[in-house]
Amino acid sequence: MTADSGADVVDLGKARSARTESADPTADQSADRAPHGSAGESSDSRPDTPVSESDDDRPVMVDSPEPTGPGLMDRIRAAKRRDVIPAWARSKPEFLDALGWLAGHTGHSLAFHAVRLPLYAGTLAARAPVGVARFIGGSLRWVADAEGEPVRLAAVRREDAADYLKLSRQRDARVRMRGILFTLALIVGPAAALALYVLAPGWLLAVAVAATVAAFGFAGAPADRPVITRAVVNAEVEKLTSTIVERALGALGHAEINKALGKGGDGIKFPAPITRDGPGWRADVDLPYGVTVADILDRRERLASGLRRPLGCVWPEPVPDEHAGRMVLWVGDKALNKVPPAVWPLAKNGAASLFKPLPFGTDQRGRRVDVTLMYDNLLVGAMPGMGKTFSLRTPLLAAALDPLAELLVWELKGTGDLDPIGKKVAADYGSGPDDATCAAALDSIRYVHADLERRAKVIASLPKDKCPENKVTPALAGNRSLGLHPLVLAIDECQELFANETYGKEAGALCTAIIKRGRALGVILLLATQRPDRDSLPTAISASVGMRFCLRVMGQTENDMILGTSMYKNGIRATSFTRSDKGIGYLAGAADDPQIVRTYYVDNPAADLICDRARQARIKAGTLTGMAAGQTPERRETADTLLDDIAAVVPGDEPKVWSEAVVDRLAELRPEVYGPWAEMEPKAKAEQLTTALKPYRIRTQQISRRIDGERVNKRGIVRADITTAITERDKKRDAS
Ligand SMILES: Nc1ncnc2c1ncn2[C@@H]1O[C@H](COP(=O)(O)OP(=O)(O)OP(=O)(O)O)[C@@H](O)[C@H]1O
Repeated sequence: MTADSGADVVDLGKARSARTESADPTADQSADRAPHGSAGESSDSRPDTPVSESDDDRPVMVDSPEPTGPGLMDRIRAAKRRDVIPAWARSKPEFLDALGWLAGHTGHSLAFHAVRLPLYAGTLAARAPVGVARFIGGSLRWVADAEGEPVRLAAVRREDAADYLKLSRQRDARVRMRGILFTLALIVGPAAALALYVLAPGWLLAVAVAATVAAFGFAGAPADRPVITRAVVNAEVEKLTSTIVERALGALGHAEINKALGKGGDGIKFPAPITRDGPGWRADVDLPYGVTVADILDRRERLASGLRRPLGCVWPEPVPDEHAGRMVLWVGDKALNKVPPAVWPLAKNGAASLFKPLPFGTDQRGRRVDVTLMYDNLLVGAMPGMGKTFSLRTPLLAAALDPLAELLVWELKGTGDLDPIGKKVAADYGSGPDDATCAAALDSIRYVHADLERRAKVIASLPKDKCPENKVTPALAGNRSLGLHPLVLAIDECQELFANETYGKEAGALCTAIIKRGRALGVILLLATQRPDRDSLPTAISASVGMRFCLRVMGQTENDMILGTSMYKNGIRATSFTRSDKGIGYLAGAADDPQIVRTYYVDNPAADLICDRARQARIKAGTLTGMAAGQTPERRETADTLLDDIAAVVPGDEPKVWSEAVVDRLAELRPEVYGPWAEMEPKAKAEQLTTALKPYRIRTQQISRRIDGERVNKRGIVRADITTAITERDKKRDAS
């Protein structure tokens, strides 16, 4: 081949062998060591590209020798600014809280000492004679310049005449001067005392005597027994330092951390100074490469031991915006579960609006955490006895204090934990795990589901300027004629309903629909469960809830079922709470990142008083309805008409029909009753009919049909079973 461009055509085979024979072996080695993607490698992979010697031999530098990265301006811009005024001073409630605490502290100290004043007076009087003796002795020593005595004696011992003479002269001058002052004091003092005794008013005399006695009393006090004792004893909390954090991390037994802390390791990095943050210390830590915050959470107990603090004081947290190794370690002065729970801000007075943030609890630093219930739903989950009902009670009480909100409350444990709200404020209420309560709860859910339709139609019919975002606004909710007021459906121990053989499926399907569509329509669903598994909490519900609060749970599945998928993996672990962490949980969905919250403690007697207030507000606003107003809610008895309805939709010439077809026909006949059944999956439809027919002892069976030449088997009913059951029922009715 001829090359007319002036370049050479290289025979690669020859060029390679020439290179192997090169006199400079290091060049080859470095080419071999060239990182992946170097020119050496690419020339091999593109055999027909002409390569120059230099291209082939020299590895590409992946790390530039020039310092690269953000310039000064970029670094300044990217720097995180620390608060000019600390967060507690900017937040009104926290500031008031701090002021209140200071006032309380001062008041306590004053009261403490005021009570002890007689004791102090007695002690001072008793010690005053010793004080007088010490005063006289001290004065005489001063006049005689006793403090210079040892130096003069030393001069005598050294037989240093010059020094001794100097010191003696100085002493003589001093003694003369002090003697005059002392004599003057001896004349003026008693004279002044006599004048005071004769001329001064009684109170001045008393003050003077008290002051003198007190002064002599203090002077006469032994050094180890002060007169005034301390009103408060400061709990000594060790300051958190980087050394302590490193010591604790080193005690976790994690290989990577130990490597980093060992000889030649990179150590642990602290991207920000360790500071005071609320009633505790905050350390921002960059864990060694490859170590994640989840690794530390797994060893929280060991970390607490390494820090020498109770477990409830130690709160390592991931920082979602940062890399997986950035940890914020907050170490409280007191264990979170030992700090008395804060008082619910609405406990004594105040009204609420579901459109505004409502107080739900406090974080580890004692800062208030709010939740906005409107346009959202809440799921609470935990092991039994960890504070689920308490967590549900506060949002419900807040809803009760919004006179516009209609409350439907179902407490399926049966202990009457929500009695005050249910009986005094709620439009519909039931308590108990029995079938009758579950049926009534389902009826309530059906009512809410049906109301969704009505609300959607009302919103669709409104002019755009009144409802620009096609959702309920505070103004629309306040317009009573529209019926778009907030509707709150709360179910405590909802697993009792969802796992109920007869009502569970329908309740699950309806609640899923309510969660999905209710948000914009002003419907709020609050659920609490102690069994967050697939059977007790439909996955569609756990996947669609906006706000989640997870108290202590046992494992990853429950954790993720309540807080959301991958939360456990990301270090949000409610499994790390202990038995005594009652009311403490992870709240996800209320702010950008999940946070640890301790709920307010409002027990039943306190709730009772709050509900009295809520009831009065409702009576005044004319919004007390349903059960609380003494009306018995209408329960729709689906069961009574089911057989007749089936007989009506299955004509006599159809001896056997598939269940899903029956459900579709039933929904056409009575959409308000069977509509939700028809919205289910085909298989669930059939199961729903099977369950509904169980109380009549009618069983569904496999029915085979030929469709497009193929045999298809599905569950269905035999019409004769229905008619027989109707005949028997009618006979019984006639007999009775
Ligand atoms: N915020 C809180 N602070 C302190 N203690 C709390 C708090 N919340 C709940 N508790 C305590 O936890 C106990 C259990 O609370 P609660 O009845 O709400 O639990 P639960 O999870 O609903 O129980 P169960 O599963 O049996 O229904 C209460 O008796 C209460 O003393």
